[in-house]
Amino acid sequence: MEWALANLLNHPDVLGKAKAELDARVGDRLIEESDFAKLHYLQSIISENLRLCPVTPLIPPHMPSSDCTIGGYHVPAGTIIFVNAWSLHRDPSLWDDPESFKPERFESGSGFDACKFIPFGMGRRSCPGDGLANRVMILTLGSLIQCFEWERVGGDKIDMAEKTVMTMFKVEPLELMCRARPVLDMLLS
Ligand code: HEM
Repeated sequence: MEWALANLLNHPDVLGKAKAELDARVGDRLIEESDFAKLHYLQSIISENLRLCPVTPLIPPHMPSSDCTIGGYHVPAGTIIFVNAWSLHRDPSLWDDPESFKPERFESGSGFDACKFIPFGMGRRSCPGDGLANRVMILTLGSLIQCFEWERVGGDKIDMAEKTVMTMFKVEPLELMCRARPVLDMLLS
């Protein structure tokens, strides 16, 4: 969520489009699960955020139980393999303008190669919580956009420097200012 808000505040045009989508498709009540199918742009924002800022940049290690071939390389049984999702998600041979935050790239839908986008891993041991995680992210980010006007502290762009241990942190913790939007007054009254 911290990365998602940071990306949105560095791209006010994207934040504006997300707000317009929520206002048009949800209106004067709080977002709920039945709205998700109508919120394509918000879903694209979540995906684009996971592409540039994957929670686990290095997918946890895997070990084949028998010899196999991966990408033309012979991999003996027992080899420990790390897949670098961060690097895959920014590979210029797979993504157009990979360093830019552009949720629109997830909107076209047609011909998207699932193997190049793996924030939840892939295959038999991929994350079983991906559906739950996506729902929680859409609900949380959607509510934060609906209920508050967000602003950066000072005029400067947010520093996106990363630090990776097992998961990927912001070096500078995010600080933002917010004001309640009218929908919040209505919800609380
Ligand atoms: C944004 C949120 C999340 C992200 C980015 C994420 C990402 C991942 C990744 C990359 C893996 C490793 C997949 C692999 O080895 O190929 C994993 C495994 C796993 N995740 Fe998640 N996860 C998230 C949320 C959740 C939630 C909400 C749950 C449970 C409710 C969950 C449960 C698990 C479990 C049990 C595994 C191990 C699966 C196995 O080894 O078979 N995760 N997750």
